[in-house]
Amino acid sequence: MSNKKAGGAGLRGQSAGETTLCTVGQSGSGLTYCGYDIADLAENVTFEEVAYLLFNGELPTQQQLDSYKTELNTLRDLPQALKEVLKLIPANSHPMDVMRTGCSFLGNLEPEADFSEQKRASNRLLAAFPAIMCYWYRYSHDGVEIDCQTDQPTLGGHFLKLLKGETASLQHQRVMDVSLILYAEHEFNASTFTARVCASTLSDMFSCTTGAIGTLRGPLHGGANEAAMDMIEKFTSPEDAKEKMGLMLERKEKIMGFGHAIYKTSDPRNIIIKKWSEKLAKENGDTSLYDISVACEEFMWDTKKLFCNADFFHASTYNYMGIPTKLFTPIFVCSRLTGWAAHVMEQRANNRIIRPSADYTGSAPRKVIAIAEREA
Ligand SMILES: CC(=O)SCCNC(=O)CCNC(=O)[C@H](O)C(C)(C)COP(=O)(O)OP(=O)(O)OC[C@H]1O[C@@H](n2cnc3c(N)ncnc32)[C@H](O)[C@@H]1OP(=O)(O)O
Ligand SMILES: O=C([O-])CC(=O)C(=O)O
Repeated sequence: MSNKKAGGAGLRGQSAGETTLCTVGQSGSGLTYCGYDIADLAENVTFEEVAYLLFNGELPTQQQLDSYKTELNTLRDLPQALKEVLKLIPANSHPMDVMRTGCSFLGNLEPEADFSEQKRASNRLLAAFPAIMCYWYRYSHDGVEIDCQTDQPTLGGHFLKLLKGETASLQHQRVMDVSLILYAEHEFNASTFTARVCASTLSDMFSCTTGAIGTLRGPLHGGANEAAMDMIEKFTSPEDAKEKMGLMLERKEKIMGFGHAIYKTSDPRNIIIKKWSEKLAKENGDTSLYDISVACEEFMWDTKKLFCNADFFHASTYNYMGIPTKLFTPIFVCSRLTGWAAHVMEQRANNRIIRPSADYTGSAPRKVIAIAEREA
């Protein structure tokens, strides 16, 4: 039997505040950003429109979108001092540590002096994150100092060009765009809550984001897309996947990319990214990674009634696009920055310091014993 404390553990099921940004699992499995269903957004808009929506509460007109994209394009390059710092970070560092350092260092160079600058700071991070990731990756792995500006109109296309040095296919650009939309916002998840707690002390946008990156890094949260890839690439066939997953469950191991704290039967982002994974598998000609992923999904549902969350089919999707596994979670940062920043702005607009209480379970009151008389 689980020894988890009913109700209290992980603050599950407790409301920790109000938001106008997002609903998760309200009708069982739904997800909306500012009232728009995730499937509608993933089908009909671009990531920049979603970023604008989260920062302003409304989708942009064409004119507003054009000027927003122009603004973001001017914010993509990195200051030389940040490039020098990124060059010092070893190739075997975890890229999430690179993102955390990059974010924090940018906050030294271009601090958010007061809250009137919050959108500027958010847009700066949004535009600069792809270059922070790729400048470090290409320098530390290939010895190349890349140009951090590209001619790509979208952040997704910009990221892919920085990474590979050439313009990605229209299909890959669209998949990246959809992926960034799916990861953008998710109510009071752990990293966003971290950002809001930090914001509630009236701290700055760079500190809130740095803390959120550290929280997203863990395998129970954003790190699950990378961990899922590490797992599925070890499976040689759908049958092998089922056998090995059975053994993992016997050993009571967590299977990364499955289950969710809020959704109970499915994650609406999974169906969308799974379709793209299938399309990319067919385009690739080798569908084995997709077939193995589907076998994992069937096995987990049949044996444990656990379903894929947003991370699971992202693993095969990114792999089919030739993205190195270690960059999977940093891509999540490039997207979720929008949710984090929108929540920081919302917290600031109606702030009270977040400071819950704890149920004390320690020693009864006692007196200090002189050190010479203490027993081990
Ligand atoms: C974008 C995202 O961040 S989505 C989440 C990404 N994280 C992962 O994929 C990591 C794997 N998943 C998990 O660890 C969990 O499902 C979480 C962290 C997402 C949610 O955790 P919780 O809300 O505590 O899960 P929940 O209470 O529903 O778990 C119920 C039972 O199912 C088990 N379970 C849940 N997920 C899994 C899993 N992926 N593999 C094996 N067992 C699992 C739990 O151990 C628990 O069993 P217990 O009661 O015997 O301890
Ligand atoms: O909401 C959660 O707990 C985790 C999640 O899916 C996300 O942050 O996208």
